[in-house]
Amino acid sequence: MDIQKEISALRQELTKHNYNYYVLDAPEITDYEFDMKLKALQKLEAEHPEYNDPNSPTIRVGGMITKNFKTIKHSIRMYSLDNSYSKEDLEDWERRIARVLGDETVEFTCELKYDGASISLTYKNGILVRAVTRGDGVQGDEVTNNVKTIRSVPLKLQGDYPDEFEIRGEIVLPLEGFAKMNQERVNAGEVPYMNPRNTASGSLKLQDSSEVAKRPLDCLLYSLAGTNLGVESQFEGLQKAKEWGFKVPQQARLCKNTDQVMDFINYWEVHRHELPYEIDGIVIKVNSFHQQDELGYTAKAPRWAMAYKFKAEQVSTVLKSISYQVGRTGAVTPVANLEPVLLAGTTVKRASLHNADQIEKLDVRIGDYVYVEKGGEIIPKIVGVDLSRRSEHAMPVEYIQNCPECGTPLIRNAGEAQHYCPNIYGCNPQITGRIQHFISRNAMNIEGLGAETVALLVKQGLISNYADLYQLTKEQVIPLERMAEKSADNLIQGIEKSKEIPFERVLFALGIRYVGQTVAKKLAKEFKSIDALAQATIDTLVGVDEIGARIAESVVEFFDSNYNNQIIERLKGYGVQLEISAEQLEESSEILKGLTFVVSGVFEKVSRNELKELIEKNGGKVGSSISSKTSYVVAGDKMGPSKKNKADALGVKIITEDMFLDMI
Ligand SMILES: NC(=O)c1ccc[n+]([C@@H]2O[C@H](COP(=O)([O-])OP(=O)(O)OC[C@H]3O[C@@H](n4cnc5c(N)ncnc54)[C@H](O)[C@@H]3O)[C@@H](O)[C@H]2O)c1
Ligand SMILES: [Zn+2]
Repeated sequence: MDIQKEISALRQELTKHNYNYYVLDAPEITDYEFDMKLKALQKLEAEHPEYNDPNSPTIRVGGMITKNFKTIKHSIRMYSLDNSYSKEDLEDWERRIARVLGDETVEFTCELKYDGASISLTYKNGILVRAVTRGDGVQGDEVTNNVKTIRSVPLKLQGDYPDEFEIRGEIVLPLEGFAKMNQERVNAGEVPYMNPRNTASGSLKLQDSSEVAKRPLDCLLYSLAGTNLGVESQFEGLQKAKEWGFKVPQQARLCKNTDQVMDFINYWEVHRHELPYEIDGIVIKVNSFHQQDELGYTAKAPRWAMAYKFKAEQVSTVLKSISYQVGRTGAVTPVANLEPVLLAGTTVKRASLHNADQIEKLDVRIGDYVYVEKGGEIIPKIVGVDLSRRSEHAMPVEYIQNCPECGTPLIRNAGEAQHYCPNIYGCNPQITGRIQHFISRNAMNIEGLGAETVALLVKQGLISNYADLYQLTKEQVIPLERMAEKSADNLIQGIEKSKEIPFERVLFALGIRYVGQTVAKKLAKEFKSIDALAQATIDTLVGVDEIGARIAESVVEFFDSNYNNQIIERLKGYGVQLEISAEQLEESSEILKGLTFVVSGVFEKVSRNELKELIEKNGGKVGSSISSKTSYVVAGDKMGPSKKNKADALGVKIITEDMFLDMI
């Protein structure tokens, strides 16, 4: 192909991937593939300077601003980092440094490269005033309200901090919190998130900060920016930032030479899986600020820093077969059975294939050598096929047409990736799964009854839906495997006690597709009883804040079923809470119905969160930023002047904490 065409095709392709990655948070290729394409473009551009373009993805920081937030120009530019993948790359870099610095001794700070979304925080007189995303490096999105919900971001500093400065870091989603979020999604019958990085970055861009507050985000800081900071080096900067109250991971090391740098890299390449969050490499920085100044920047990255990127750990192994699992909502998930192989310290036998589209996209075939990678997910995934080792007899996978458990023909709704078994009440894993969900901790939390016992009870024909639980007798369960007098007692008592579980959790326990804990709470509050909810039409449901068509349809469908209505009648008969209790009703009111409040500043009598709860309990809505739709701003101490100006400009009334408390 003609070189100029090749260059422009690569640029276009990379720009598209940047958009998928930074704006949509949904990359279509791996980071390694992206980096290799970028390197290929760099090489072509170096060989053909006649085609240079200042907008090339090799020259510009890849991110973009969105239109959803206020755009802020960075007072000090935010750069990307150059990448290296080998010791040789690093040695090249050191030679380039030596060419500028001569025979000065150079020390390096080695840090972990946190895999999340970059952020710049501005502090004035020790108070957080602004948080801005990197965007395209020159300007970013102002996401201060969202960042303020992250507990590790200090709103107020301690110690001898400079009057005004910026600090840069990475917003990450630690693995444990990520797994929990995904578990909740799976519980609600939703598709789990891909990986922690994209989810962290997506969370920052949510419009509703109260949603962001629910996500277990963390902010790890790695560099100071500004003048007259009273700091001479990167390493000292990290120490200081820690003293001022920032979360600065303690792994950073000051290294005197390349060998020490390589030791640090080699150590973390192995031990990275012991960290509570994901890292995708190591960042090596020239330590002295003076030397950093001398080295300067390219258009895209500092010359004094280098990322050493770990390759995502990947192994190749044989795909032996595909089995299909049926979940409690009837969703079918294909799972790859692999020739066991060691990956990131654990033996992998199974990998996720997500759905029929994914199988088709990868074109995996039984007997293929496949590449397996461990991302943030609970089980590893297949990312590609080694075509050079494919047998000529390998045939494309034919996706199953019938449920592997009950034989019913599968269905697939338009626009959905997953196949479903529609035999809701006769398909064993669906029956068992629904009851297991019903008894689980966040639902009815039935003590003395576990998932295995449920499976056993179903198998023995003692129960076939959750209402049946309330008719179980001790005599029926004692003969079960591993049951004794005492455990049988506990089980029956646990079931009895679950009759006290409040309505909102019962609603979640029913296992209506797409009705997770948050939605169940919303619906319970809005409709107050199962009877009212059962009467609701799609229109009424969609009229409720945050309830979309997908949820509404699912709720209506649930109550359309005679089977479900019979079960609910039975639950009522057993005394399960199917409406909001009198006490809960008493605490709440509708006084603030139709009003939207923005809460800002620090309060005396109640915490900011309590204040928000009070607003919601009394029928009001909490908004994240002041707009023409805001009815009142409840202002505490230290409300920012910009908020005040905005409220004044829009004619939004500002009230104090006391005035608000009087209102309710
Ligand atoms: N898969 C895709 O489609 C796709 C598309 C675009 C970009 N990407 C990936 O993103 C990379 C480019 O992203 P980038 O420009 O953000 O660069 P980068 O992620 O490679 O490195 C720069 C970033 O590292 C972060 N960082 C983490 N820890 C740090 C520390 N201790 N010190 C300094 N910085 C630290 C900073 O936020 C900084 O902005 C590519 O190399 C590619 O891997 C992938
Ligand atoms: Zn089935």
